[in-house]
Amino acid sequence: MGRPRILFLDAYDSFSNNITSLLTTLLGADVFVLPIDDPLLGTHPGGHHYDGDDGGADDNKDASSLSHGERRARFVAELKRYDAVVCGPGPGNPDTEADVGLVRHVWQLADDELLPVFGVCLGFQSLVSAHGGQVRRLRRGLHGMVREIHHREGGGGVEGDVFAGVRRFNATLYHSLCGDIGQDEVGEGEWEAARWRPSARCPDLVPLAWVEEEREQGEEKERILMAVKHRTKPFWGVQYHPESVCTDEEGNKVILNWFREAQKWNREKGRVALSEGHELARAATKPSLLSQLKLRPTEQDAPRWWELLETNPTLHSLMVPLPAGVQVPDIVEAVDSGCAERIVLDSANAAPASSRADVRGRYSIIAAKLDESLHVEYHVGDPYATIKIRSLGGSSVNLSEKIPLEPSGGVWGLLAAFHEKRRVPAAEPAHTPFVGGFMGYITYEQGLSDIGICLGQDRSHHRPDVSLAWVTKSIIVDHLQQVIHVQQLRSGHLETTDTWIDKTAAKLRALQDSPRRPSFNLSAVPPSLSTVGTRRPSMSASIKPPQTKEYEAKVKTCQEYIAAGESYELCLTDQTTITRPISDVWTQLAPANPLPSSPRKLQQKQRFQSQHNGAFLNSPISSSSSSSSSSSSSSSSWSLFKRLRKHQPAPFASYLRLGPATLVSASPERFLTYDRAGRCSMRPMKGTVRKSDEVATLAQAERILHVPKEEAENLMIVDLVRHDLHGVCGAGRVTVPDLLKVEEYQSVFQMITVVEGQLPPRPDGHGGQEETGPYTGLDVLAASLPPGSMTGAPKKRSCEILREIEGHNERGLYSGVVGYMCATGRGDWSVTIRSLFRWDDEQVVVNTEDGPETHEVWRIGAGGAVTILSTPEGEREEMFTKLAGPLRIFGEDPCRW
Ligand SMILES: C=C(O[C@@H]1C=C(C(=O)O)C=C[C@H]1O)C(=O)O
Ligand SMILES: NC(=O)CC[C@H](N)C(=O)O
Repeated sequence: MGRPRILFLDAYDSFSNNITSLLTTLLGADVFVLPIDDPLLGTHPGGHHYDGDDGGADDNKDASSLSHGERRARFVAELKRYDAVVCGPGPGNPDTEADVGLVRHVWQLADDELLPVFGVCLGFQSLVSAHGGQVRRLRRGLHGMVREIHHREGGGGVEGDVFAGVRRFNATLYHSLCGDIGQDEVGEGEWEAARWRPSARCPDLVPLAWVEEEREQGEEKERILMAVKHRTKPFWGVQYHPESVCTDEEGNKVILNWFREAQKWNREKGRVALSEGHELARAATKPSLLSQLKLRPTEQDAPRWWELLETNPTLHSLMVPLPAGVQVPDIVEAVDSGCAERIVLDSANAAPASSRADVRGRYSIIAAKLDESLHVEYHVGDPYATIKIRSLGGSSVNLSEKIPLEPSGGVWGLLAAFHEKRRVPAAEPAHTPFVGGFMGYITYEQGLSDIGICLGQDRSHHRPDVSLAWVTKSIIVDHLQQVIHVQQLRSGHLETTDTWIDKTAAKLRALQDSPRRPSFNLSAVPPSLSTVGTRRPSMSASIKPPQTKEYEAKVKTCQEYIAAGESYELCLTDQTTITRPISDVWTQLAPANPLPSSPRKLQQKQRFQSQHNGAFLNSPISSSSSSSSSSSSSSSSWSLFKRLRKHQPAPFASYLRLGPATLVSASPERFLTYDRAGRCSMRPMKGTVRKSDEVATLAQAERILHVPKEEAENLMIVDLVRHDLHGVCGAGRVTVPDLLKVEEYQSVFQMITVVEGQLPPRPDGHGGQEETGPYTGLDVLAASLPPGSMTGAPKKRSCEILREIEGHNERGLYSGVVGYMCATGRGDWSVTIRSLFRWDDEQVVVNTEDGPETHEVWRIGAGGAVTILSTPEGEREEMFTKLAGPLRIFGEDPCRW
């Protein structure tokens, strides 16, 4: 007998892959996934999870022309291929057609079409609703809450009771709605016996488990239905989440019992799953980016110019001691070649004396000679990516080419192929985490597009959402060993006379002897600032923070969505803008974008103008404008960075000046790291407490953070991140080595969890232990953006809701990621938070005493996870706490406002 086959109907939950993993490992089954709105069935065209990942049903693209009957027939034919169906959890309400889609058809199958079904959460609620029950709101939603599930341990002699022989266990709940079969009409005296009997309202449903939830003092407990079975049909369902990391293993027995019952039912009915015929569902694990590319016809005969550059690299490097007292910015300044672009990934809190922080970076990574680097840029919605290079072999070339993208892999496919061609083989020893490779940023909006959210036609700009440079010259500071590595990747087939390594090493050695000014004098007065902008603007900045009342109202709106079952947790954010005179010489030379043209864009523009009391600029800014024109002036973005790293030393600090974007970041949060053997690790952070006299020690912070509200917030993201990793690593390849750990940072304590995954080995065994492939870290990155800690769960619906609440304002670099993907296959990405960024083309003209003056606009995003237990005041305060770090470099503390 072959492995059993299970069909999972995916309602777009962020826990789906955890369920398919559990079913695969526990039952030894092959699990296939069909979205509830599968376009191949024409139910809801355009809502498919993965572009072009269509399970091979190419002859079915015209599904929208199918009649209702034909679609149903096609679904029923598909069901014949499986031993059982699992209807998954998800956002929304089972009584809303679009939220459950295909699941509804399952309960209406004719007797000769029946097959065993297991509903989880939304799937369970749909089962209850289809059999006379009502689905109503809980008195208060329970998300990420762990409760003991009450059932009759002996099974009570009920046939098909999948809880028989299972000890009491704890399980995680993620729901706002619940099944109402009339339980509230039963008096206290009868409850004990009546709760296990079908109710008058739902005579076909046998209750199998309950949770009785203590509510407010004096209130009766809330009777929450946790599991049912159908009296005669092979339908079962549970309200809790069997797949959550906090559900006890004992709960697995329920799944095992269900499957035994399912197989028994199939045997008794003589039902055997068909092994041939058409298959609509896809495998539970995503195909790798590279494998999708290999299916394509080979490239054109003549390679393009960029296909020849930097391929077959070998690593050359030199090590010099890190001179005492030399800081990362000193090194950057010493080797600066006057290039307008700069990328520094800075373990700013590496120095032992810099803080008591738990998490320190070990390495800082500096990209050098970026004008000689190939750049890959992509703007969401474009059918192409751009590859460009400014200079080659010391001469300016300004080559640029638009590369059409394949629908299957999109920009990720291009990046994977680009990387593969330039991969450093495992045989090359790497003494540093990065020997060269991609460095750059990815925006939040790229992540939205990756999860199938359409940004619409009205983006008023053409800024890159993916901006990565292929760095071949780099400087690595090893803060632990106190050494600097100067490294260069040289294309294998090119003879080179490049002496960059030697020259750079000489400059670094010279640092030893040169007298150094402190890289930033903390006591220096920061540029003055006024919140109303009435002071001489050339000297001041004006800031526009979120309005307290508006923010609190948005928190309440989030909670309304959560109470309605649309989301379990929403990471609400807002942006503070800081406008100030243009400070960087390269910005002054950069042409701004032309004026937006469509009426909608004009409206956006006017809104922005009125906010800033100025006018958009549509021409290059003259370099004679007010402020200093030196990149090292006290107000340049680089000096902002130096100030921030001093005030807020963070393990994932970074400075990026790449294309039209500038980022100054003090991020404490790792998003994703992976090594060349395909071990991936993510570190979602949820639960923040500000350091104060009352909360000064780890023990005090633990007391505040180890409470149900904070733990639930974290747990939800942990399960979400497990789902993201399972989707690429596959069943049984994800673990949680550190759960709900409180760590100390410069000005806050944060609760984090470590989630690890292992990419599948190369099927043909090529390349030895060290290589992964065809999966690489890029597959994981592509499958897990935007970072779950910045969205909430379930990710897709939550992001859609947040876009509405946040007024369709783009988050841009904030909530995206910054990091690298080394040519060896290693990678490390941080979540872009506690940071400020700006776009060159976002400028306003401010009227000053001396006439109009052009200002640049910096943005600081800040926010936090809203749950049903949040208070508007608490969330507002958390947002201001996070805003405080970056804003303080302008001399302001929002916590004192
Ligand atoms: C939203 C932010 O931070 C995120 C939200 C956190 C929380 O809700 O506790 C913690 C870290 C980040 O993942 C931010 O810094 O702006
Ligand atoms: N996890 C779920 O499936 C949740 C179901 C439903 N949206 C609720 O909130 O109750």
